[in-house]
Amino acid sequence: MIEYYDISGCYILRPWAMSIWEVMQTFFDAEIKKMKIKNCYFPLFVSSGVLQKEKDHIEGFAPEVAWVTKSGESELEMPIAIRPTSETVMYPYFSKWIRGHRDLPLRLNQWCNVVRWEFSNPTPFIRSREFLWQEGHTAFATKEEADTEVLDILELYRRIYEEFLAVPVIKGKKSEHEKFAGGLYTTTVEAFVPNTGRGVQGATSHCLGQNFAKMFEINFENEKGEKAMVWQNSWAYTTRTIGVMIMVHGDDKGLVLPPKVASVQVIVIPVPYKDADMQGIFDACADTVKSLNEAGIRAEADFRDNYSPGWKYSNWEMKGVPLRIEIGPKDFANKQVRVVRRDNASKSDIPMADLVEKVKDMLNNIQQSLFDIATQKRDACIQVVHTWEEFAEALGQKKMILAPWCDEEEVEKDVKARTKGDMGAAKSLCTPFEQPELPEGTLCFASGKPAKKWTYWGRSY
Ligand SMILES: O=C1CCCN[C@@H]1CCCn1cnc2cc(F)c(Cl)cc2c1=O
Ligand SMILES: [Mg+2]
Repeated sequence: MIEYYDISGCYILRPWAMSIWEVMQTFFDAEIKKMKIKNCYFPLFVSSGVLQKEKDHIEGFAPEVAWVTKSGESELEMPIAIRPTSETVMYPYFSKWIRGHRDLPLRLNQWCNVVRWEFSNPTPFIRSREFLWQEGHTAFATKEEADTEVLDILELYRRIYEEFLAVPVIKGKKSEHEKFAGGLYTTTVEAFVPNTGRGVQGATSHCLGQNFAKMFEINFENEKGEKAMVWQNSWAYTTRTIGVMIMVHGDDKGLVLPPKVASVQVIVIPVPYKDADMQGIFDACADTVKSLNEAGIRAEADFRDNYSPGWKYSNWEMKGVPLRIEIGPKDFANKQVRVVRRDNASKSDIPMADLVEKVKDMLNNIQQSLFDIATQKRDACIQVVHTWEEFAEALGQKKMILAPWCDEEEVEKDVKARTKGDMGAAKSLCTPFEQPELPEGTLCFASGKPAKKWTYWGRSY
């Protein structure tokens, strides 16, 4: 999927990974186009003056900004930053383009790369110094329109995870401490990796309020002829999505690809036999691929004559191909094929006549089964607690913890401080939109004060 690169924190995305990104991009791009959101492209470079404009909330990020300081042998007059995100690149032009209410809503998206020169341990897909994402930046006349879009986009992110990557996520709101400091509120889809017991922010959809409108003077004349500031959102998902899918579904034999995102959904392998009619078997493999492709199924045959069938079985299992079809002399004679599922290793013999329908059903079944099993495993990691002792124990058991919280930022900082350690501190992951019953008098697990809400906590990436 990737190749390591000679610059730390940077990875080559090989076709086996890029094809997953493209499937998600095709879906998301079509969906935002239905919402009348338009793609654009802004420059990679940010002048330092403009970048400093957001100084209040980016001071924490300053160490991760990558700068261009030279061209050839000569120093640049002014150093130029490589975009870590594009607010400061875009919003001066939002200010120029938005004059009256007829210019609203302005809804732009760009598919691009961003650079953040992080120093914490680089991990393929999960934490890299350059990554691909889409970043949506929208401006509205009213808060209501912005609030609505935040949730519309969050639903698309849920669909990317649950319908394509077969990964269950929890929709919720980030705490004041964890939200994007420049915004009004941040919503998120939180995934969880049972094997490591860590939560991961899957994608994010922020309402920025009028904070950036004030900073960049993005005003418009409203219908009453008054000058008003716009209400803005920004939202993104990244190539980190691929890393989450790998960790949630992978097993000891390697990748397990959900069929929706598998560039090869079915691999057809001829099983040669010394005196068998090999040409007949090869033709049967080619015909099988052809009829599956004609039905819109992404199938290939592995005719390489320098590898044994056994080697091929392991190779394609490691690459996570959802279905393998074996055609040997007996299968050929009986006009049937042997189908093997990657997710549960189950084998079945299917008459060639029924193959296309059966394969379609099996691929749908694999997609659903991967999601159901991932959901069961994730739910098994959720622990409801009421006291600090229960919280600490659940944390030690690598759980995703649902706890009643007083919603005080100081208390959240205290939880971080009290759980600091070599595994990393616990943090609030999100306050789920779906709130369980909170009986009168329930106390916060960390402060003992009256609890205001149920919130998920845990270690995270
Ligand atoms: O998450 C999104 C959705 C898409 C558009 N952007 C927002 C906020 C991004 C926060 N953020 C995240 N990382 C950053 C890193 C930096 F080096 C600098 Cl200067 C700024 C930031 C920064 O503002
Ligand atoms: Mg960061």
